[in-house]
Amino acid sequence: RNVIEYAADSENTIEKDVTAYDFPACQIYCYGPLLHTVQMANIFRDSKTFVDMKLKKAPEKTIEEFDAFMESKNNTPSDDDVLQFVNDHFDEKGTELEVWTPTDWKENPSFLDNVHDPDLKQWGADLNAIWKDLGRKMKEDVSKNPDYYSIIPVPNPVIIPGGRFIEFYYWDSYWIIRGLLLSEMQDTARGMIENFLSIVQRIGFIPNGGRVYYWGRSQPPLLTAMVKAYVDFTKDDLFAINALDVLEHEFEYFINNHTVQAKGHNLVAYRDSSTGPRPESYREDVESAKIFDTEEAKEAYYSELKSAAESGMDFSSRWFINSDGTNTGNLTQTKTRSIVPVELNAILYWNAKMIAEFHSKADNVDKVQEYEAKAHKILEAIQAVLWNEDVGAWLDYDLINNKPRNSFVPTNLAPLWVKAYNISDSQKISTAVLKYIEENDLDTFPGGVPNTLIQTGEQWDYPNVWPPMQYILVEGLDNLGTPEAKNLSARWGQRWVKSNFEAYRETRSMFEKYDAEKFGGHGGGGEYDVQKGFGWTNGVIIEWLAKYGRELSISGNTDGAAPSKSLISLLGVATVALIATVAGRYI
Ligand SMILES: OC[C@H]1O[C@H](O[C@H]2O[C@H](CO)[C@@H](O)[C@H](O)[C@H]2O)[C@H](O)[C@@H](O)[C@@H]1O
Repeated sequence: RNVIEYAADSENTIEKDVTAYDFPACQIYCYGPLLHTVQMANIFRDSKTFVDMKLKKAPEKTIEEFDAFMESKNNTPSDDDVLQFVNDHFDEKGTELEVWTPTDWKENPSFLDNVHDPDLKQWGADLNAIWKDLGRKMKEDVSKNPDYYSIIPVPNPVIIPGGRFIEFYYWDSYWIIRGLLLSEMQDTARGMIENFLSIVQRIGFIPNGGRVYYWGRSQPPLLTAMVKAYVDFTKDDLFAINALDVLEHEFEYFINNHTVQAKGHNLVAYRDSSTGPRPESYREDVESAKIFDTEEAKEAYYSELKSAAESGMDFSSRWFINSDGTNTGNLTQTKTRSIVPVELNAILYWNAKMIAEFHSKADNVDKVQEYEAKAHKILEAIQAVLWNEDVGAWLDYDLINNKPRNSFVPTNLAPLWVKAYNISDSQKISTAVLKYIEENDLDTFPGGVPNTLIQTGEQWDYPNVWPPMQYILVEGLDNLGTPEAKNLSARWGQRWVKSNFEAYRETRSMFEKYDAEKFGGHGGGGEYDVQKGFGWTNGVIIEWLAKYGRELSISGNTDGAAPSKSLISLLGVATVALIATVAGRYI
């Protein structure tokens, strides 16, 4: 089934870290006058459309004809001229892919047996069926003529997020793969993981998504966790052992290319190694960069934006540092490279632990010690720089002002998810974290915990709620293991399932993001319309239908959110409790 073999047991096959020049298609899709001219002509409502179109002729020939075209138009073509050039030289977007029905798809995967409420069971079956809509396979021509496409060839079919996202996305795939495993689609899940392994072997790391124009940035590195999920489900330890070379390479890539120093410790921050605006949002970046006077300042700004994209949270006040050292402001104050992010460090700790675990399966004693030692060092740094005893949570660290950033983001609790803390401190951490949650009113939102408490219009800010973040919070609290933390975890998990169900009942759609303020409301804002499909959303719901399905019922479907502190002080505790009870809001 492989077009490109994933050489699991070959000698070290990883040759290099990529540069844009390794992709001939990059001269069209990643940088240069042709990209600039087309994207600035504003032909397409969504800038991503152009960079997903197939070339009709080889890149070099297209560039030659573009140069001639520009000369014939005195270097000032009208938008209609540019449209004509695009029509003459490119095919529609998405022609490289065909819809693919996963060959291992099953009508009644056993997770459905765990779901007792008939409406939820039907919904689970509907979600399982959506995998067939999201399956994509590359046409044969892609591996024969890769230079004609922006897509990165991979050997096996994939499940895509959906909507405008018609290729794989790195971190999305973690929740997709977990959902696939629960849907008993092990071959599809393994195929996707093998794609990622083959990409690390060819390119040296995994780009943000499956397009050459993402070449300068990755996303939160969850490949090792995908392998762990696969092995936990299948008990196929050999798969993990065979992947170790590649997993180590990805780990070292992140450490070597992302390390920063804070308070005498080595930690990691997001970064990008390309130049210029994001190709898929080129015009948007050029427009917002206009406030910068010099090319150097614009370039630095583009780097900050692409680094934010590497985090997966593009864009958010989480990455703003204004002149006062706070996070009020706008996109142009994005300073991602100067912020040490809690979850990236926690994930790398987790990766080191999992690599050590896989080595222990192969009795590689020295390697176990090596990776345990690496994990220990990261844990020490997380503890010393990011854990904040006073606040009761881990906080991102601002390298410009040398101080913690005391503002809520779900990732402030990411160490709970990956157990990046001393387990013996669980009770103390539980007390601190639950106080932090109460002080930030996080249990009061009917549509889930928002990504920040600041409304900027950016898509990773209030009131948007994102499935991977709900997952990190809910699984983190569950891991913490105290009765209070587990109780809150179950309440949030079940509220999320019910709210997603309400949205589905009303619209028959699954969304990439939702609305904290409205039970059953979907998200918005940012630079593109809210997308439907949706890979990670479905993955998280399938997992939680399996987890809570026996106890969950949607009769009288309500959110179960606690009243906010401001509402309590306005009306008095007794009145609010009465209203809430009458409205059936407590579960
Ligand atoms: O085109 C704008 C941005 O789109 C992607 O980001 C969003 O969708 C991804 C796929 O679901 C998701 O992984 C990411 O977290 C979202 O913010 C893309 O990843 C960005 O690089 C791109 O600039």
